Amino acid sequence: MGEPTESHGALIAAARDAMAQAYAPYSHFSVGAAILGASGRIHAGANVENAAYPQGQCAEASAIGAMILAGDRSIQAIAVMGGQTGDGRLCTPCGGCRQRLREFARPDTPIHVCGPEGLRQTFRLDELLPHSFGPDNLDF
Ligand SMILES: O=c1ccn([C@H]2C[C@H](O)[C@@H](CO)O2)c(=O)[nH]1
Ligand SMILES: [Zn+2]
Repeated sequence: MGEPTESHGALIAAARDAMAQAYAPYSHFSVGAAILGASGRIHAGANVENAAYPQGQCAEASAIGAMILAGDRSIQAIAVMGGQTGDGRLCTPCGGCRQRLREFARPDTPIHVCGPEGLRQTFRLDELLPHSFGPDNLDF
């Protein structure tokens, strides 16, 4: 986990293609996300904003929707890409998306945070969302 490009290359390329399709006329902040599913397939999504601002959807949520529609039910890894080349700020998933990812990922699932130029930093899900509440909390 964490080595640049080689093992994550296809995932990062898919996040870059998705970022190019983003609908972000209000924030002008395009984001792409690409999930590696258990099947080995990649499911991508982009942010989709709305004139009624709170109704906008994050790229990660769009990618999860694509994953579910395709029949995958677990996230092996995800790449999220946003921001500008040369800007070191990390486009980490928002709080709501951390919880959305939690539903389908494991504590050690890698989250590759990228800029247009490529990988910036890799986190484990449990670094971004410690002490999380998940499906296992509902097992009685
Ligand atoms: O990880 C992130 C962070 C932000 N956004 C979107 C939401 C909104 O459309 C825009 C600015 O917040 O970026 C994402 O899709 N994913
Ligand atoms: Zn989000």
